[in-house]
Amino acid sequence: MKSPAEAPGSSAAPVIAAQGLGLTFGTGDGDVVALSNVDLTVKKGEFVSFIGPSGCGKTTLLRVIADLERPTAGTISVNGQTPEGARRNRAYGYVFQAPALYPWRTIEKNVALPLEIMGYPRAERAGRIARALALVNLTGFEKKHPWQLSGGMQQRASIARALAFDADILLMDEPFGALDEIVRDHLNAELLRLWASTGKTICFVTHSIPEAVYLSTTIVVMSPRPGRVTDIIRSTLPAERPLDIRESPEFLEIAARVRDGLRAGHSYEEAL
Ligand SMILES: Nc1ncnc2c1ncn2[C@@H]1O[C@H](COP(=O)(O)OP(=O)(O)OP(=O)(O)O)[C@@H](O)[C@H]1O
Repeated sequence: MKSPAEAPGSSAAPVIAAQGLGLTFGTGDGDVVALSNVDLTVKKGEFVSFIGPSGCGKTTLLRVIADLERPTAGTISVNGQTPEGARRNRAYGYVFQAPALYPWRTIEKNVALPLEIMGYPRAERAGRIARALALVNLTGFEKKHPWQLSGGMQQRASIARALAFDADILLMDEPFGALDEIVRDHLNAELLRLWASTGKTICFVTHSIPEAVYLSTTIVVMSPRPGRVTDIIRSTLPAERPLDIRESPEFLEIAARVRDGLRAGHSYEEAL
């Protein structure tokens, strides 16, 4: 079983490696520099959070990793390949901000969708769906429709969909941002358990300092205009993370460093 304590120091080859990465969008109003000179290394089994103010390029960075955007500067590899190659090899599952489930499909049919598209035979699909739903504690809800589930359960179903084809990497773009705090706490704890039991590499976008510190082995702090990495924090928190760890001095110390990094980004913006 992987643990938050082991992963950052491990000698595993990088799963994601970016050097001098930049992305400038050409728009009718001129260029928008979404990412500038981003250097980043993510090792296998890490849980990496990207935190920064709105518009700092977190989603853009995730989309570059997923080959949904092409960088305009620098290099990036995913599983030792171009993002395009990694996408073709189904290297990652992607969880969006909103659950994005099809309302006319049952939960199991929603989870089945990427497997159908990828051409998995029916018998194999059934096993994969059952395993993915068990991982997110949704066994028994296979035949329900999304509207019969709470917001938190819908987001768990969308995580199951991303897990179903067993990609090594899970890309999660603020998956719990729209949920209330109690549900979010619960899903954070569940996600940590899921991560520990699967050993997946997780890249997780969030606005929340406690969420980033609670979940991560590595926290990447970003600043806006242009989106740059201002700090990379390797967590010193232990593997076992009960929710009340958030009141420990060690946790608060890491949270303070994240806050400092975010403030530094803001003062940079104000100085422009
Ligand atoms: N397709 C696009 N065309 C032009 N500009 C874009 C495009 N996509 C993103 N941007 C701009 O790039 C910048 C970074 O956007 P991005 O969505 O990555 O930020 P973010 O940090 O994820 O924000 P949020 O936290 O609000 O989701 C923003 O200024 C945004 O307006």
